[in-house]
Amino acid sequence: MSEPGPDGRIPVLDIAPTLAGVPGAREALAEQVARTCEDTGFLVLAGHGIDPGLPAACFAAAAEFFALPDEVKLALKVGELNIGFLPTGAQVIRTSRIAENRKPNLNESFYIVRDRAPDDPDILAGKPFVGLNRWPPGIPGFRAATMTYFTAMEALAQKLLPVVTTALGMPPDYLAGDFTDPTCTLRLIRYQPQPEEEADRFGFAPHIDTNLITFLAQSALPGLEVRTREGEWLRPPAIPGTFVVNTAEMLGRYSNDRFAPTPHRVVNANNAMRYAIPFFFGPNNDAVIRPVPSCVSEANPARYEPLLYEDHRRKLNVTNFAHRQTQPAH
Ligand SMILES: O=C(O)CCC(=O)C(=O)O
Ligand SMILES: [Fe+2]
Repeated sequence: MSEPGPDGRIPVLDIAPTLAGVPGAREALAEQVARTCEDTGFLVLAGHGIDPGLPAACFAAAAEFFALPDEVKLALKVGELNIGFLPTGAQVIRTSRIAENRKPNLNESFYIVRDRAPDDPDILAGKPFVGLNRWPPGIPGFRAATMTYFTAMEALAQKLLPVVTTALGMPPDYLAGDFTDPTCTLRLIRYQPQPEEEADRFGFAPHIDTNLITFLAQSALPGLEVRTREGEWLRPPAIPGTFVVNTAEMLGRYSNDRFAPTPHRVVNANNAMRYAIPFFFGPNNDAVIRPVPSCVSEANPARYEPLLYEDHRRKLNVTNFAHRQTQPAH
């Protein structure tokens, strides 16, 4: 059912038996998920059923977008909501627990959220953190490629959620109510080459993700590194067709730090642009995140106060972005 990655530390887990509803499969997978979530917080997901053409088309769309002239990209610059283009130099990770970062990340990004119509009830109601995607002109297949990928990844994340909940020691649908309208973001990233090592200069400085779980389709080029508790940096197994999955801050809270998020970073030491298309899966904006009962006891009291996810996002705004002091981290 699982094989260790080349480093033996980040496992490759096959979700196919669970998706097929094989009796006992979810529980067995959940045990392995729990083990790795207590360790590196990273795993590689195989047998997920996502057509490899979907991430491939999304990577191609990303390459096409970033190849557009700067003025076209800058016309789509992120505004009040974190949707659209974030140029190189606009994000400095200041929330990192492990390093003081001052130099901006050597990447440019494009943020895509749930696609809505201008007359979407949540838009009309002026709900916070709800906005319209900003589609680039002149790339006809861009919207379809990215949204098809977005939709497939959201469905996969929903299928993994009961496994994660089981790993927490709770009934599989325990967290379902917090994810009825989940906060999903697809981020397209292009990292410029960084052939020469420079202190404190990263494609993406060490950070933890702020959502629940993140899915990374395997990039064509290496660059992602994961920090173990011992302070070593590991590369997740780069098996084509799989997803690197990592835990993020909200899983840390639900689990009362049992599944704590792991710092990771990107250095693009390749001689070419590196692309990544992380999909971030997080709770509803109106979900209140609190440690689950199985992770709290008299000997291990709750380490976190209940947190409205929307408030968490509001707070992140002030920290990480230089372009406007009010942007979420994803
Ligand atoms: O580029 C990658 O492989 C990782 C990106 C990442 O960590 C993030 O967007 O949070
Ligand atoms: Fe990340």
